[in-house]
Amino acid sequence: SKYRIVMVRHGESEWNKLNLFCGWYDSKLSDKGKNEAIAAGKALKDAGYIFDIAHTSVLTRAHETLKLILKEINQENLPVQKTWRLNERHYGGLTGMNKAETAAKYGEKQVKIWRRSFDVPPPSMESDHKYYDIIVKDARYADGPKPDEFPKFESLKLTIERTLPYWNDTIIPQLKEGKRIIVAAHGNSLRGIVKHLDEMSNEQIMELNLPTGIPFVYELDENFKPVVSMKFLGDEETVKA
Ligand SMILES: O=C1c2ccccc2C(=O)c2c1cc(NS(=O)(=O)c1ccccc1O)c(O)c2O
Repeated sequence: SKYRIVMVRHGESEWNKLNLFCGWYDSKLSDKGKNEAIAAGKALKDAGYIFDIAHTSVLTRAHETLKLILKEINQENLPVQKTWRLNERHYGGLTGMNKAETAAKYGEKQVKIWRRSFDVPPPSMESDHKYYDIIVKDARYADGPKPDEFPKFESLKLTIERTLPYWNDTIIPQLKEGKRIIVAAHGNSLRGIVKHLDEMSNEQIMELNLPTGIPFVYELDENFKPVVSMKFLGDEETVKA
């Protein structure tokens, strides 16, 4: 095939472990998440992957995943481009809530609607929200989004709509230049890329839960259509799990 790209969902974070909506809150990797990233690096090293550039979000859990992978493949000084467009979906006012709190506050019926909706957003994160300042005032967003465009919530639809411009305007041109690329990002931003590449329906992409810390490869033809879709790398039992 003409082009190849590797993508990986970051390993488990501390808030994933606590089953809290994380979104744009900057939760770190748990120890398990770090080990997942190291295993991902070993799988890439065993398969002989070498990269020219990496793309990741502005969130630490993705950076840590990438750093551990690059250490394993001895490419610790690889150029890395960070962008808010690869961030996880923004869960708005649900950020930091767990299952019980969410159901208690909004009811099981509403939770069920949110779980299976492509374009129904969670409640907005207002300025009185516990995590509003730590997210909105973070210097990492100096390069965007602009204050008047800063999301306070995202549906999966909105997440995909702000991720795809980065794929089309930044990643595709680099593939055309022959760059060997790895993307370390999040479940929902990677869903946006995968949905686009495999032309999946809204329902299909909502059924896809990408595993954490297992790299997957897309091989694309000259029109960037997949010749090989979502080929997972890693030892048998990890991939099978
Ligand atoms: O409430 C939501 C939700 C609300 C607003 C936007 C998106 C989602 C969403 O995507 C979602 C939800 C709950 C659960 N499961 S859960 O109800 O067991 C749950 C709730 C809270 C925290 C973690 C949990 O595992 C999911 O698996 C989801 O994918």
